[in-house]
Amino acid sequence: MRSFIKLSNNLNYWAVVPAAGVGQRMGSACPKQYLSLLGKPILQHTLEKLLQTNVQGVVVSLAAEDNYWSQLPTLPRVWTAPGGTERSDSVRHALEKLLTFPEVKPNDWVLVHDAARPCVRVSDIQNLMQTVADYPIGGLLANPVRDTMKRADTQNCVTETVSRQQLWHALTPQMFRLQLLYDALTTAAIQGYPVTDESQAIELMGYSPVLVSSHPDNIKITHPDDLALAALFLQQQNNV
Ligand SMILES: Nc1ccn([C@@H]2O[C@H](COP(=O)(O)OP(=O)(O)OP(=O)(O)O)[C@@H](O)[C@H]2O)c(=O)n1
Ligand SMILES: C[C@](O)(CO)[C@H](O)COP(=O)(O)O
Repeated sequence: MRSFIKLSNNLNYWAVVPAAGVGQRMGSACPKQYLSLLGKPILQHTLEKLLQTNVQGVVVSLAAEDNYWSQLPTLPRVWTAPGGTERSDSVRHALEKLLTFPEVKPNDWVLVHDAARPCVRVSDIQNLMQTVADYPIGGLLANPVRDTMKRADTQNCVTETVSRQQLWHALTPQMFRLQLLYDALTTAAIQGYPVTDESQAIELMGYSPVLVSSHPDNIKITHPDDLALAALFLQQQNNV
C-alpha cells in the first residue's frame, strides 16, 4: 500500500534509479543489482520500496547490454532509460527522459536512489521527502561517521587522522528539483568534473544541500560480504 504524506505546494515527486552498473567489486556472474536477495532480485526490492512512497513514477537507467531487466515482473509506474559510462551519466539520461513527460514540471522533486540500496526504509524516504520539502535546494539521506577516520598512503600506512566532527556518509535517495539537478549534472559533465553523487553536482553550483539522518541499515551492496548483511537487514525489517 502506498503511504501518503503531505505534499508541498502540489508538486510531484519522481524517482530515478541508476541500475546500469556492472558490479565489478562484487565480481558476480551477473550485475549485482540482479543478484537474488531473499528470493527476489536486489533491483526489485529497491523498486518496491520506492513504489510504496507517493512518487508518481520511477525511471530506471539500464545498461545497453542488460538482458536481465526483461525477466523482472512488470511494475506499475516504472519506465527505463539508457545507462551511461558513469553513474552520473546514467542519472542524467534518466532525468532527460523524465523531462519529456508532459505531466512533469521542471520544479518537481526527483529522488535519485541507487539500485544497490534495497535496505532503505520507506519511513526514511518519507522523512527525507517531508524534511527536504522545506529546503528550496534539496537534500540527501546520510549517516554521521561513527568511527575514527584515517587517511592512508599508497602503502596503507596512516598519514593523518581525519576529524570526524561534522563528517557524514552520503547515502541515497538524494532529492533535488528536477531541472536544477539536470542542469547541475550537465554542467559537471561539460566541465569534465567527475561527481560521485547528485549532491556534489549541486554543491559545484554553489548550493548546500541538507543532510537528513538515515537508519544505518541503508547500505550499498558493493562487495560479496554485503549480501548476507543486506539479507539480515531485510529480514529484520520484514519482521517488525
Ligand atoms: N555507469 C553506471 C555505474 C553505476 N550505476 C549504478 O549506480 C549505483 C551505485 O554504483 P556502484 O555501487 O558503484 O555500482 P557499480 O558501478 O555496478 O559497482 P562497481 O563500481 O563495483 O562496478 C548502482 O546501482 C549501479 O548500478 C549506473 O547506473 N551506471
Ligand atoms: C551515490 C552514493 O551511493 C553515495 O554514497 C555513492 O557515491 C555511489 O558511489 P559508487 O562508487 O558509484 O558506488
